[in-house]
Amino acid sequence: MFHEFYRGMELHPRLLGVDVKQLTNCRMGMIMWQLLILIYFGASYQLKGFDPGHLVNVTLQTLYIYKFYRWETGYFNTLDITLDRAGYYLCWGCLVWVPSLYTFHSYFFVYHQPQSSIASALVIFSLGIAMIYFNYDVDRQKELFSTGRPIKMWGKKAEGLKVTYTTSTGDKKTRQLLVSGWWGLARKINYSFELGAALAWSIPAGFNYGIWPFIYFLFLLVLLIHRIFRDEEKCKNKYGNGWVQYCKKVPYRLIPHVF
Ligand SMILES: NC(=O)C1=CN([C@@H]2O[C@H](COP(=O)(O)OP(=O)(O)OC[C@H]3O[C@@H](n4cnc5c(N)ncnc54)[C@H](OP(=O)(O)O)[C@@H]3O)[C@@H](O)[C@H]2O)C=CC1
Ligand SMILES: CC(C)=CCC[C@@H](C)[C@H]1CC[C@H]2C3=CC=C4C[C@@H](O)CC[C@]4(C)[C@H]3CC[C@]12C
Repeated sequence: MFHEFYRGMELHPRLLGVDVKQLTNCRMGMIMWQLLILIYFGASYQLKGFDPGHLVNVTLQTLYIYKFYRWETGYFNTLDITLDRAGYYLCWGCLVWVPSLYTFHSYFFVYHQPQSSIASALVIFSLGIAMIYFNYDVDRQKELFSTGRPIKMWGKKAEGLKVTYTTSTGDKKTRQLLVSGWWGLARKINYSFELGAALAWSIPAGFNYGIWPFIYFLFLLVLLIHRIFRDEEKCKNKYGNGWVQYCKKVPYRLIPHVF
């Protein structure tokens, strides 16, 4: 009973015709994230005046949230929607955890001065934009490939590995796992860029404040590493030997030749 309350019962519940997970995850959590960082930026400006590091922090997150909404249909194929049920964990996570922890570095800057000069803020900003764009592009390549249309990636015809699986109704199906473009470099390279983006908007803090401004980055590191193994288990169960062949073809998870 407690477990059902905590993890949820239904995968796609609707209340008064509204998709509950879309409301909590995509609307309330993400919009509160955006509003709070703007409020913290305004408060910091009133208290301490303009700071380039804080501006980089807020602008990168705003671009990231914009990217999220451009890719929102892709979010509906993720573990949160296809595997996790709408229980306390997911609802509390999106309504409380996202607005508080995901914005914590921006809140921190209201009372603590970021330690970056205009020049270093510009360098961090450029790296952050690259990380957000690459993260978007990885997810975009997978979405494009899933349409089944013949497409090119990095100038070459996109390549897939044929795998088979059995649906919940017992039907045998075949599909392709993408093994070219970003997806030929590492199996979760989107997570590497996700972490890079989180680091970019935290790093204007400098290293004098200990781990506080990096709390979100550290949380994300743990969340994503745990998620890699959850996703691998899901895919191994779904595709069996096909998944083993895929892992041989693309052996690294986050960083080619490292992990
Ligand atoms: N900031 C945050 O808190 C978090 C952000 N994210 C971001 O959300 C985005 C989505 O992440 P997430 O859903 O976790 O992970 P992925 O986008 O990697 O999706 C995983 C699923 O994609 C399918 N898949 C895996 N490999 C391939 C392949 N080679 N070709 C085709 N399909 C494949 C599998 O599903 P199937 O085979 O069933 O189709 C697998 O379960 C990422 O950008 C990530 O960085 C994610 C988690 C937390
Ligand atoms: C321990 C604890 C409270 C965990 C948090 C659970 C959830 C709130 C998060 C789990 C996965 C998170 C997300 C996945 C993918 C996303 C896409 C990204 O572009 C924006 C953020 C997010 C929607 C993110 C939101 C929080 C989670 C659902």
